[in-house]
Amino acid sequence: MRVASRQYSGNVTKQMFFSTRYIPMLKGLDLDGHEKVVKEALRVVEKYHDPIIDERIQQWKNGQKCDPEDLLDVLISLKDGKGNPILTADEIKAQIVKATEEIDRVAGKERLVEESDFPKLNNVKVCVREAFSRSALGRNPKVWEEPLKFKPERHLKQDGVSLTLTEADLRFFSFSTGLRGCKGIHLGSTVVFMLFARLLQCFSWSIPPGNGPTIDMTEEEDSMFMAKPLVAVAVAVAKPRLPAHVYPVHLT
Ligand code: HEM
Repeated sequence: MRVASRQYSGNVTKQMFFSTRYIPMLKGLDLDGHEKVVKEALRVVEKYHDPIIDERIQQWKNGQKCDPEDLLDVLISLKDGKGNPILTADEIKAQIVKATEEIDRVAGKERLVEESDFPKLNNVKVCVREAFSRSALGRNPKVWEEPLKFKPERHLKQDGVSLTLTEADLRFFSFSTGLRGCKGIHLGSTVVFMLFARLLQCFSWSIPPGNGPTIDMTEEEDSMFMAKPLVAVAVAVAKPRLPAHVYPVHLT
């Protein structure tokens, strides 16, 4: 699972398997050389990221840190209703390099993410899809392996990630299906992807002061809303991460 969680965009994966798609028995030979390239890229990323993440986890453990200041702190401090950490160290490492790094690589910091970027933002899409795995089917262990774990990589496929938030084999269906199913699947999916991508691209997020060191993810008993809703206070919580001229409105 750890290895799978470090697999990167569907495009890379697609190339890796191109020549072996028709002759699967050649897979281990890595004839295209793509597997070697990807492994080396991962090795470099891990070399720089892992020590920083390990050190920060340690700081939280020994009490040197108790106030989340950035996304890494937030991921480390996420706890379930019983106070147990939601993400393991490896899961944090896999998350931290994914969506935001991908946006910076694809769109850069001098312009906002655009719809034409979506085919290259597979890690952003898988995070949204994972968040859309609703109750019942979306949390059924017969349908999803470890359904209660946040594992966006489960949506990565060899041929990329769907541009909509639907599942062909109906393993979750947020838009309903059939005759009375949603008519706005593409628009709805696009708006959700865009909102999430720009929130990640434009701001570094942290927990509002006064909320305590962790985000309580417990749900309300009779709905899927958070029992203690998370209030995003723009100035204190969202720190701009792009040059001022990129934002369409003046940020005060
Ligand atoms: C993330 C965004 C959206 C979600 C999760 C969503 C979800 C749904 C669901 C679950 C239904 C079925 C309701 C039922 O069974 O009674 C539905 C129906 C519908 N949706 Fe959406 N929707 C979204 C966005 C949109 C957008 C952007 C449009 C149009 C621009 C749209 C147009 C419709 C229409 C017209 C129906 C009724 C279809 C019918 O009864 O024939 N939806 N939507």
